[in-house]
Amino acid sequence: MTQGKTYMQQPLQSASSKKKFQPTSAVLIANPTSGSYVNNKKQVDETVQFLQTQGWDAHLRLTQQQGDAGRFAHEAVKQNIDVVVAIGGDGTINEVIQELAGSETALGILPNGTVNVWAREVGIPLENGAAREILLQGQRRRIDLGKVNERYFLLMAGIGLDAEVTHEVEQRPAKKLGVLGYVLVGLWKTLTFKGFRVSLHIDGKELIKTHATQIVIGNTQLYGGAIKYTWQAKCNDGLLDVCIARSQSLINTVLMGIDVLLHRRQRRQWVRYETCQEVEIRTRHAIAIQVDGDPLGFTSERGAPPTIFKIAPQALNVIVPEEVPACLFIDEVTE
Ligand SMILES: Nc1ncnc2c1ncn2[C@@H]1O[C@H](COP(=O)(O)OP(=O)(O)OP(=O)(O)O)[C@@H](O)[C@H]1O
Repeated sequence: MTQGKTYMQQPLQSASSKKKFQPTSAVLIANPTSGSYVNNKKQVDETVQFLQTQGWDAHLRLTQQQGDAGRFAHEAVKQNIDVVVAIGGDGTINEVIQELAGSETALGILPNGTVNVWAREVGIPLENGAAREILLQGQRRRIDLGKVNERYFLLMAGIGLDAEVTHEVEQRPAKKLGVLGYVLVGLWKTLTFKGFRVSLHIDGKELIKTHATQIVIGNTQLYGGAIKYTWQAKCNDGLLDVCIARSQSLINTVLMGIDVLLHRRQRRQWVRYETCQEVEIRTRHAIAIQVDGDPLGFTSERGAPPTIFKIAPQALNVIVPEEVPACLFIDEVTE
């Protein structure tokens, strides 16, 4: 799942007018338990040497447990390090951005995860030898982050079916199966998950009440490496895109799944699609939440304050290829 081409050919936005970033200091934070690290270990070591020969003051730190990546990133920000390179998947990136948010330290990546959604989304090669070139040749962009319960997300947050799957996989041997584990638990949950009653307050104004199976709140477009729920999201527009999949009969759920999978225009008929800066979510019962593919607790139950998802505009510096998919960025004034 980690090798191969970027997900989809998109019109590209050139960065020729954008300022190039020439960092001098970098900490590379590697998660040795992430999907493809074992296969890429040699390339990771070579990348450190490569950056050093290019004049970077770069060194590698290996995590030993969950939380280490955040701790190392925190130290890097305190030391005003120019770049933190996350070597792992989207979960490792998520740990790192908690500390980089609001700072000048830029996020670079070497994709070493199972799915690598952020890399696919912005066109960073999954092959580490090519990805390291982006660290040198890429551009620096400031992008938004989403936030829920004090946790930032780079890609998206999910409530309902997908988060149920994420929570379930985390606790079961299915995790060892990688993507297949998610597919199997996902199929099972699709057949058994009954959905939930929810009300959403969009920017404190519009109130939506519905019965949903899935809500995706996206800062970016690509979901799980293959589909797009928030297909209009741009990562630097100061807005979150909200896609609410209403509960359907089983046959309609299958039809919706096909429309979403094939990126068909008619996917819109199955969902409610909104953009906002903040959405308050109330559910009758506690419903599972995931952020960037990792479980993150539950929505608050009836009577408790709502769960609030908001945008953190321009919160993160990222290093991305010189040309990025035009559909993902609004053009901006040159930095
Ligand atoms: N040394 C470690 N031991 C155990 N867990 C770790 C370690 N370092 C980081 N983690 C955690 O491992 C989790 C999964 O890592 P990550 O997402 O990077 O890989 P992945 O699941 O293979 O990739 P992807 O998210 O792209 O599918 C993250 O939540 C991260 O916080």
